Amino acid sequence: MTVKIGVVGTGMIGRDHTRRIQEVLTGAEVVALSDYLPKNAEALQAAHAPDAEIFATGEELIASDSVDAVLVCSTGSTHEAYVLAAIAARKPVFCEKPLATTAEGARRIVEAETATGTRRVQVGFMRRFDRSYNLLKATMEAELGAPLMIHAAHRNPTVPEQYVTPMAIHDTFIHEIDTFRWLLDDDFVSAQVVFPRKTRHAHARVADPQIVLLETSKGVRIDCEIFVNCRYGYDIQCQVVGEDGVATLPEPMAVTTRKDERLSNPILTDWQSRFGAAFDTELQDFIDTVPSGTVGGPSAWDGYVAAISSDACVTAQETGDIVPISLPDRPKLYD
Ligand SMILES: NC(=O)c1ccc[n+]([C@@H]2O[C@H](COP(=O)([O-])OP(=O)(O)OC[C@H]3O[C@@H](n4cnc5c(N)ncnc54)[C@H](O)[C@@H]3O)[C@@H](O)[C@H]2O)c1
Ligand SMILES: O[C@H]1[C@H](O)[C@@H](O)[C@H](O)[C@@H](O)[C@H]1O
Repeated sequence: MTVKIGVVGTGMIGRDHTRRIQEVLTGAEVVALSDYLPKNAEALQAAHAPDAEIFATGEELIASDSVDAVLVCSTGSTHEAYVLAAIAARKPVFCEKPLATTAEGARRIVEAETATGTRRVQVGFMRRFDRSYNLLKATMEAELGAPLMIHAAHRNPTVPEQYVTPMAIHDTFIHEIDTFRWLLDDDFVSAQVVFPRKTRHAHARVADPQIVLLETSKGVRIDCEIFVNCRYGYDIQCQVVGEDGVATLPEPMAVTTRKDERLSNPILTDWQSRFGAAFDTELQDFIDTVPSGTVGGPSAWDGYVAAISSDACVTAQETGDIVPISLPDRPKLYD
C-alpha cells in the first residue's frame, strides 16, 4: 500500500518533510498540500510534489477521501485544531512539536483520541529516533545502574527577533523535556529556571542563556543550559551520571583535521543537519504503521505531559520559584 499523505503547513519543516517523503522514504507519497499562504503550498508543489492537489484549507484537506494520513507542519498555535480534525476523521496524524501550545489544548487531544480507543497521533519528538540518543539510552540501561543526574545543554547559534524568552522553553527546551522523560522512563515533579549574566549577542526580548533545573519522581536532578545565541554552532550535549558510571551523548561524526598548527573538528550549525537522519527514521516509522490503522512513537500523552511540564518551566521563568509539576492519571490507551 502507498500511503497517501496530506501536508498542512508548507513552511520550512513542511517542505523538508515533503521532500523526504517524495525523495528519501518508501511507502508513501504526498498527494495534498495546504497552507494559510497559498503561495507557500504552490512553491512546494512546484519543487517536490507536482501531482499534489492544493486545498484552500487544512480542514478540507483532512476531510478529503484522497488523503489517508495527515502531517501537521503549520505554526504551533494551529496544531490543536488540525489534530482534532484528523482524530474526528479517524485518520492517522503526525504532528510536529508542539502538540498544542497549551496544556489544556493537549488535554483536549488526549481526550478526543482516548474516546476513539485507538492511537492515531504521533508527535514529532524526533530525538527518540536519533541514533546517538538511542546508543546513550542503551548504555544507560546496560551499564550505569540507577541514573542520578543529567547535565545537558541545548545551544543554537542565533535566533530571530521574534524569538522571546518563553520560547526558550516551548520551542527549544521542549525537546529535552521529552528526551529526558524517555531516557529516564520518569516524569518531572518540579522545575526552576535561573538566568546567568545575559550575552551581549542576544536581542532585547530574550533572556539568554538560561538554566533549567528539573527534579524527577525518582529523585533524578537535571540541569540543562539553553543558550540560543552561542554563535559557534548547533550543539546538543547530554551527560548522564549513574550510580555505576557516566555516559555522554556521542558527538556527531566529523573528520579531525591537522593543519596550520591546529587539531580541529567542524561543528554543525543547524538542527537540520544534526537531526536529519532522525527525521527520516521518525517519518518512516509513521508511514510504516499507518496501514495498521494505529501509530507508535511519541504519543499524544507524551505531547500532553511535555505541555504541562513546559508550562511549569515558563511559570518558573516568570516567578523565579521552584514550581511543582503534577500529572493526571495516564489513560490505559497509553500504557
Ligand atoms: N522537530 C523539530 O525539530 C522542528 C524543527 C522546526 C520546526 N518544528 C515545528 O514545526 C512547526 C512549523 O515550523 P516551521 O519552522 O516550518 O515554520 P514556518 O513558519 O517556516 O512554516 C509554518 C507554515 O505554516 C503556515 N500556516 C500558518 N498558519 C496556518 C494555518 N492556520 N493553516 C495552515 N498553514 C498555516 C505558514 O503560512 C507557514 O507556511 C512549528 O510548530 C515548529 O515548532 C519542529
Ligand atoms: O524549532 C527549532 C527546532 O526545534 C530545533 O531543534 C531547536 O534547536 C530550536 O531551538 C527550535 O527553534
